[in-house]
Amino acid sequence: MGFTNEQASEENLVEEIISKQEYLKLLSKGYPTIAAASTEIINLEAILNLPKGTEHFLSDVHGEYEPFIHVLRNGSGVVKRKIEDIFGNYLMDDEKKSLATLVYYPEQKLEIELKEQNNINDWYKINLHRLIELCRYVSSKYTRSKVRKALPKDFTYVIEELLHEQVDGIDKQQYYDRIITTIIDIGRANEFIIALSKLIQRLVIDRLHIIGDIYDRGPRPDIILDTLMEYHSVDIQWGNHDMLWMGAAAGVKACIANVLRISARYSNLDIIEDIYGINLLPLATFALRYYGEDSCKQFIPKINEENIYNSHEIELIAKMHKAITIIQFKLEYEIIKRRPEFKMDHRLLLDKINYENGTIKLGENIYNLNGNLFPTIDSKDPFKLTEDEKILIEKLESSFVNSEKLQKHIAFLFAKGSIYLKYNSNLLFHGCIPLNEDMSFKTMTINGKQYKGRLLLEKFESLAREGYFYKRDTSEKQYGMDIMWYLWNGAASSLFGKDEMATFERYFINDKSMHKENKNPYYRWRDDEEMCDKVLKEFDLYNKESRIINGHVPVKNVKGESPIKANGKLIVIDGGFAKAYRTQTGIAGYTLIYNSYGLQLVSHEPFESTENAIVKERDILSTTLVVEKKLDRKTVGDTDIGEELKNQIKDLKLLLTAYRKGLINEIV
Ligand SMILES: O=P(O)(O)OC[C@H]1O[C@](O)(COP(=O)(O)O)[C@@H](O)[C@@H]1O
Ligand SMILES: [Mn+2]
Repeated sequence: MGFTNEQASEENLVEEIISKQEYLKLLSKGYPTIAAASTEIINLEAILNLPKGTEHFLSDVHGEYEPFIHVLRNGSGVVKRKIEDIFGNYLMDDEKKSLATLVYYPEQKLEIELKEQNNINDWYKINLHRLIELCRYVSSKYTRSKVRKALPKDFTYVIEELLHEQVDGIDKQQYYDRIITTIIDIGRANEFIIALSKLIQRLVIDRLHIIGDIYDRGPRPDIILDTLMEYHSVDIQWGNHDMLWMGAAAGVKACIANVLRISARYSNLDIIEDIYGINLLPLATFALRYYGEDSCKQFIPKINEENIYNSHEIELIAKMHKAITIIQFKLEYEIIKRRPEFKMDHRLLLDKINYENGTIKLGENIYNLNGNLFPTIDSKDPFKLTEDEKILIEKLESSFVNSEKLQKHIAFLFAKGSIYLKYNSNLLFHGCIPLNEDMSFKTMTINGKQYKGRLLLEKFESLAREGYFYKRDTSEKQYGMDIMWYLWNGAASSLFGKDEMATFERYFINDKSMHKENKNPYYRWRDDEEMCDKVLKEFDLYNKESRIINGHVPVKNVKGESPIKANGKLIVIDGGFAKAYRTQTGIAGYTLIYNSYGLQLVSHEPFESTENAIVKERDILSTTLVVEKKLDRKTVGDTDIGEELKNQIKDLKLLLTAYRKGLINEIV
């Protein structure tokens, strides 16, 4: 006689319980009774059905801390939209603007109102009511427990009470009013308003993804990092500029020289000195000593509105800029020679210069250099560092490695960052997956072994970690450090995605055709769905809705380029936070928003200043484009966390059966 289906599945269950017995016993410590396990199953099931939390994606913020912080505070326009949803019909535009400013900058806005309002208590009352209503609206899609965790300790109880109180009966309305009046009476309104505003800011962004390039060009990457370090939920996909700074912090001299070169180029040396505490006097004295007579015209820094320099300072920066650039080329030689696998010999150019004529021979052609002053180069041994250069770079290395603040920021980039990330079925990385012309994955030989596709990226990541974390003077650390520099500018680097970085040509040869850097074939294939599917598959993403999300290459909006590629399978969100790139993009940055209704791409107009945002209540104008709208709202059950919860539910159900069958005893 055979088993019925029911009997068979019972048997399977028992077998499963027995095979997982040790684990289930452990689990029973957290859920010691049938009642406790049942309650948790019910809770988890409920969470699965809540709408999915909102993800915001930003990239290429390049030190532009003001617009960056503003879009975090205004949720890339979401806060305003929520205000419109609730108060659309019964607040005037000015009032809505004021409320929005209060949410974004509560401390500063309060200061202004305290001076201007005749009846501040009335103002408090009205605004507290509005904030609570807004707060209730933005928190409605989360569980109480999640909201509770986001609440400031001082006000946990009161805010919970106000958020969840059903204000239908008269008694309750009175109770609710009473709480608000008491807050005002006991002089806690300011703190309460600040707490509510920050809670709103926090609830509109459930998860923040930064697709790389926090560093370079803009004025204060350090403020961006400090902000991210305090942020409730964030991950970072390293950009080539981030990797450059990570290499510098690890002590890679060629990276240090590059970091200083770019900081000089964009008049940002003060953050190196004032924020990271790296003494630049040695570089300044060196530059004056060797380049004192040279006007260093090609090295005049790009002017940064925040740092107004006088002509003497500009001259000095130009000299420092040139001095460190030459040192960079010499240091790069050492790595290129040490690592033939990097195949970067073609980037060795100092030995192609005719120092008498001021020309350079590249291939069959001879080009004029725009200057012929190379006081530290010995034409017979052009890559050799002079004694003074050696001493200088040693000093700089020690300053970078010992800068506490820099090390803190870089350790954070390692802790929260990676070379790529799979998140809710999307694939996030800064630059590209290196490809050949025929769409096959580009191979790189590392330590004699060949890597490509996902394995190449993973190898890069583990080597970069070794470069930073391994003990000094080990060959593993040295290789890792060299790879960090390679990731900045190597042809198979997924962060860089170009065949070479034409830095020498861009400074010394006027012929623009020589400045061209060729992008990896990946960028030609970006509009091709087949390529996207191939890449997604390489990363085990088979979901029809999976997408690739990239930064790195500014989207030329002005020329009509769309950030949405391959029918929406690939989205590029480098929209030009960096001022230097805005003429190309025509906008001032994108935020991609992925909420329960689908995907939206928000493009931002330039941000005037934080001051105007507060005093004149000027918000960033943002335009929203719906990339994809879902018919069914996405729930937590559809996300990665949902998958984990489902597994937990399965185990809890097993535990429940084990209790019922007496295979495990309840702890009562
Ligand atoms: O605009 P700049 O400062 O000259 O920088 C140009 C250099 O930056 C790079 O584009 C790399 O930076 P991005 O990652 O921001 O593109 C190089 O390929 C290029 O040589
Ligand atoms: Mn980049």
